[in-house]
Amino acid sequence: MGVKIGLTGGIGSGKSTVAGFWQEAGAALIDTDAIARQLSGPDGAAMAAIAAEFGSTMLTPDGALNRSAMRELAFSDATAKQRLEAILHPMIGARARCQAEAAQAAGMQWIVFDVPLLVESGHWRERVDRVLVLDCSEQTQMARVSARPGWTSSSAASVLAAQASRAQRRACADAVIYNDGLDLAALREHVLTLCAQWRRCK
Ligand SMILES: CC(C)(COP(=O)(O)OP(=O)(O)OC[C@H]1O[C@@H](n2cnc3c(N)ncnc32)[C@H](O)[C@@H]1O)[C@@H](O)C(=O)NCCC(=O)NCCS
Ligand SMILES: Nc1ncnc2c1ncn2[C@@H]1O[C@H](COP(=O)(O)OP(=O)(O)OP(=O)(O)O)[C@@H](O)[C@H]1O
Repeated sequence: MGVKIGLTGGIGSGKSTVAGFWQEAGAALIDTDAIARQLSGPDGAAMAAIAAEFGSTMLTPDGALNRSAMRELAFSDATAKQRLEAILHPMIGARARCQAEAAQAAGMQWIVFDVPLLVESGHWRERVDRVLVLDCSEQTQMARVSARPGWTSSSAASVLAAQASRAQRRACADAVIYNDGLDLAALREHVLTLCAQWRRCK
């Protein structure tokens, strides 16, 4: 049985970057944001339900989810966010389970689940053996996210406001990496050191 690690953190905390370092160390990665994007892409398995729930204004011409329009709606209207999550979260959970089973069948010893909402969802904690939280100041999150094309400081702030607090996340952690003021090489060293420690006490 592989060891299952839940990797979480607020928006822009560095989850994808750290997930890449775990892969470099030989872990299988299950990326729930990537699964959500597949489900809501053109011909995505969630698109019929999303179109029925939200109407054609939330679709792009090729039938995918209009992500910037949905981001604006979901992070300004908690009910809309819940309606979207009610469609996507069960499908994300099922696909993540399938991918984990395939990784285990292939003999992977470490499976990393990158789950932004691990703390918020209530279902994920029991599905993983250890939780690694990436923590950083909200100021750093805001700077990283506002720099993305199509994002503003106001859209970044609305996502932060919809997520768990840093203290709530840290309270669920088996390990915390403080990803602020570290360069990428130092962050990588932290991850590889933790990986070696967890291998020793597997
Ligand atoms: C609202 C959507 C369309 C915005 O798409 P966009 O391309 O702008 O952002 P992207 O998907 O890359 O997500 C970026 C980050 O936003 C945050 N985020 C995404 N969904 C949520 C949510 N429901 N609640 C709080 N934060 C969220 C996470 O930190 C995530 O890493 C998209 O995030 C979405 O479909 N969300 C619902 C699915 C979900 O809950 N995904 C999280 C995986 S568990
Ligand atoms: N220690 C670091 N040094 C320099 N840049 C960093 C560091 N950590 C993260 N970054 C950069 O910050 C940005 C956000 O990181 P990343 O995409 O890994 O975060 P995330 O938590 O996966 O974001 P999201 O919640 O949107 O999925 C990226 O451009 C990444 O290269």
